[in-house]
Amino acid sequence: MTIYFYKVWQPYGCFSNFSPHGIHIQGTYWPTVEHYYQAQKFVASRDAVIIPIIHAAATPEEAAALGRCSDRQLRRDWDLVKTQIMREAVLKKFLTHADIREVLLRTGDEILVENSPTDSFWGCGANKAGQNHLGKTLMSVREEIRNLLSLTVIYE
Ligand SMILES: Nc1nc(O)c(N)c(N[C@@H]2O[C@H](COP(=O)(O)O)[C@@H](O)[C@H]2O)n1
Repeated sequence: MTIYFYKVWQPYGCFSNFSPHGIHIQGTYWPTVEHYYQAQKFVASRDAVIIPIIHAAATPEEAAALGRCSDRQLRRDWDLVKTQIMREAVLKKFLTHADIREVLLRTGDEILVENSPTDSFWGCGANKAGQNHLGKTLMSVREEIRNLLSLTVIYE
């Protein structure tokens, strides 16, 4: 079976980067993965001044809107680093929050798909044939956490 997720209030909403599960990364607390992800777009860019504004955004929707302003300069290497940046944040999210970690682990080996109607990079897009990089990231993180837990069992 394939598990589709998208909006926070829908089934498996905790898989959304908009879910209210904060993360600490490099000494800074971010209210959601989305806040962190959108802010990283501008590291070392001429518009880095937007980073604290994104950090302080009241909602992930606001953070995403700030990060998607087309008149701002993205970091030059954004397309090269965004997948790794996303994975770092998603891994931290599920290592931090035991309740949603259990939800992720209980999906077994099901395929996870971000059912975004518009995003064919992070989601499946309108035609359902998108790259689904967020779903792939979640499945990779699920596997890594299982591996970490198996090591813990061995050394207990
Ligand atoms: N508009 C919107 N609403 C949601 O609930 C979403 N989960 C998303 N998708 C997330 O947006 C991020 C990609 O943003 P960029 O297109 O790179 O600015 C990523 O976190 C998606 O999961 N969008």
